[in-house]
Amino acid sequence: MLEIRHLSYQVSDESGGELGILNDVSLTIADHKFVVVTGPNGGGKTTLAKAIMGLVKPTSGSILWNGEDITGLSITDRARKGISYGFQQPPRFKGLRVRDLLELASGRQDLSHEEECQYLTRVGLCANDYIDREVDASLSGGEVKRIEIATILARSAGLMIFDEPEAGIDLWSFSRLTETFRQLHDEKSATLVVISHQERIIDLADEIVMVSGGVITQHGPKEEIFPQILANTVSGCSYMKEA
Ligand SMILES: Nc1ncnc2c1ncn2[C@@H]1O[C@H](COP(=O)(O)OP(=O)(O)OP(=O)(O)O)[C@@H](O)[C@H]1O
Repeated sequence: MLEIRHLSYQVSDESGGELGILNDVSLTIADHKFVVVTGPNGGGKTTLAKAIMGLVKPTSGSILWNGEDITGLSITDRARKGISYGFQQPPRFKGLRVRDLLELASGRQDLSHEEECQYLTRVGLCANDYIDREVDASLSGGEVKRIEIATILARSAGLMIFDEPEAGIDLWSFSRLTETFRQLHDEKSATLVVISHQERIIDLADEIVMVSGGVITQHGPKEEIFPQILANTVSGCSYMKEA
């Protein structure tokens, strides 16, 4: 279980004051749930995900994973405890091949060609075309994104956090990816937290968390929250109301 208790993250603004990026956020996610975190641009979703992974150090509050307070742990220690995070814009690794990344992620040097190819196929990549490619600037943004998602699958983490996995991914690969998310959820081996604005991903969720202005404005079952989001989107726009 993931428990976030009264988490805040403040930075100094230009005038020397404090700017609250996350403000007293509390959230509990039960094991094996598929939770979609959504909300307007700049609402604080990525910051929340980075705080869970240890990439952002909260100003106050705590994060518990399976009952253990991990707030003070490093990224590496959190990864060892089964938490993994896929960046909105993944880094490239010059000098490393796709095969190397998959082996590093899985922690197994004996990963078979078959297994490596399966991870790539699950994100819509033709394995033989990519397995020996270097993860450098020669790969497109969408390719790097999918390779990173494949490494998260290879890691077999207990908590998988994906930051806008749909970004830059073509329609065909996206269909493959949503099917992979569905399978992961059905397997019930991991808790999935996916930051997304995509209706097809939101549709897979058990629960939706709406983050806006650094706070959680809504959280509940998809069936309850999604119609509210759609209604608010329309009612918040005078043009749409009149139409
Ligand atoms: N270190 C920082 N210093 C100043 N502002 C920051 C810092 N980190 C984040 N922000 C600001 O906090 C807000 C929340 O950022 P965040 O990336 O978490 O939003 P988001 O909900 O993921 O947005 P998007 O949907 O556009 O990806 C943004 O306005 C961002 O500019």
